[in-house]
Amino acid sequence: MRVSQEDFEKAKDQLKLLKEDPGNEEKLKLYALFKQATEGPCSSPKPGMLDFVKKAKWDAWSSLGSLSKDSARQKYVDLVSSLVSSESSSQVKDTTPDSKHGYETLQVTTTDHITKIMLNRPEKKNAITTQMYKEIIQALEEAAKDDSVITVITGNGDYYCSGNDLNNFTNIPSGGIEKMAKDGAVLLENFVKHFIDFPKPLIAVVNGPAVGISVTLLGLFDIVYATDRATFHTPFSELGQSPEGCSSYMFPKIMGLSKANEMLLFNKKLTAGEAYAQGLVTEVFPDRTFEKEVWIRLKAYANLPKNSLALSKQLIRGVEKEKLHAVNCQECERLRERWLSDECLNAVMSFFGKKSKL
Ligand SMILES: CCCCCCC/C=C/C(=O)SCCNC(=O)CCNC(=O)[C@H](O)C(C)(C)COP(=O)(O)OP(=O)(O)OC[C@H]1O[C@@H](n2cnc3c(N)ncnc32)[C@H](O)[C@@H]1OP(=O)(O)O
Repeated sequence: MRVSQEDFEKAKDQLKLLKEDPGNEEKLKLYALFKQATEGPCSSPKPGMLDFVKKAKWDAWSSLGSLSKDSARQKYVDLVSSLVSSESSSQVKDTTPDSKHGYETLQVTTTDHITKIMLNRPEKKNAITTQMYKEIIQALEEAAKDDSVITVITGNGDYYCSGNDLNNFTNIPSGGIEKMAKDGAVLLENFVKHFIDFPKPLIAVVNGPAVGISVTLLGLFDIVYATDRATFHTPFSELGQSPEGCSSYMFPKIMGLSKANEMLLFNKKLTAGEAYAQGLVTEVFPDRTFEKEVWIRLKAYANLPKNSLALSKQLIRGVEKEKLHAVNCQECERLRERWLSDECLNAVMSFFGKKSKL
């Protein structure tokens, strides 16, 4: 079927709407077909060797030989249509989150220059198992190297995270409880180290209540957005434990000593509004619009220049890094001892025995 002049004109207009440059090879083909369709075979003199652009165009047009105007028009329309459809299918692909495989306790995706690490044990309130600590470490290592501009940690379901999974203390290895405590301290120190050293802006999207280590780590994030449904609870004394995640240093620095003491010594649970007033949370959003508002904001941030953001973050955090590593080391050493204490063992047994809720 012969292609009409109207189809040809339409193809010309569609070409102008292409968002991506189709590349020189395709542009030369389009140029040649257009000239052939409108003027017929090339009869102009060959440009000089040094006039590269004109020569490339002349070569492309001449290569069509005696192709008829009708056939050139048809080929032009077909080429434009294939460029348009390949662009729209690649745009559909771009908006589909690139879900990373191999994680059992997390859902990790990268889209719109944002790597999102979602804690994914909603039925257990996203309590962090040994495996989840290891997977978060791996996800942070990958996010540090990928193309994303910012990295977000959030939770699936109604909780952000209920802290350390207390079952981590019930699976006693063959080396006994001392070995469990030693391995736990090594894992925890490495886990927290990955937050201290994370090279890109790290953002917490606190979608619900947060407990224990998921709260203490917030001092190592660059921004913390919370729903007004979120609460912040660090029940360390009740559990016979002591603070971690560098909170023994960062919390007094962020909120002042006495407010930090209320949380870290006396288990005071903060509302989102209180956490904002004390500087732990950057901004609180109504739960109804939380996801929408936060992600619009984050997508805009992720369009900022990647290297500039990373270097600025590293400048801001770099000053304190050595101190933070030392604090992390001390906190883990103290916890290793605590995990062997009756105070701690009784608290864990009480959680599982009586199913007592904090
Ligand atoms: C190996 C390295 C170790 C590093 C350790 C680092 C130090 C970290 C310290 C901390 O994080 S301390 C804080 C520890 N967390 C807690 O003490 C919270 C315990 N959980 C609760 O108090 C309650 O579950 C809740 C979070 C207040 C929610 O209560 P709710 O009534 O709404 O739901 P539940 O029915 O209790 O929970 C549903 C389901 O999830 C299980 N679960 C929740 N949190 C934990 C947890 N932290 N550990 C283990 N399991 C948890 C809960 O048992 C329920 O399970 P099922 O009964 O349905 O099987």
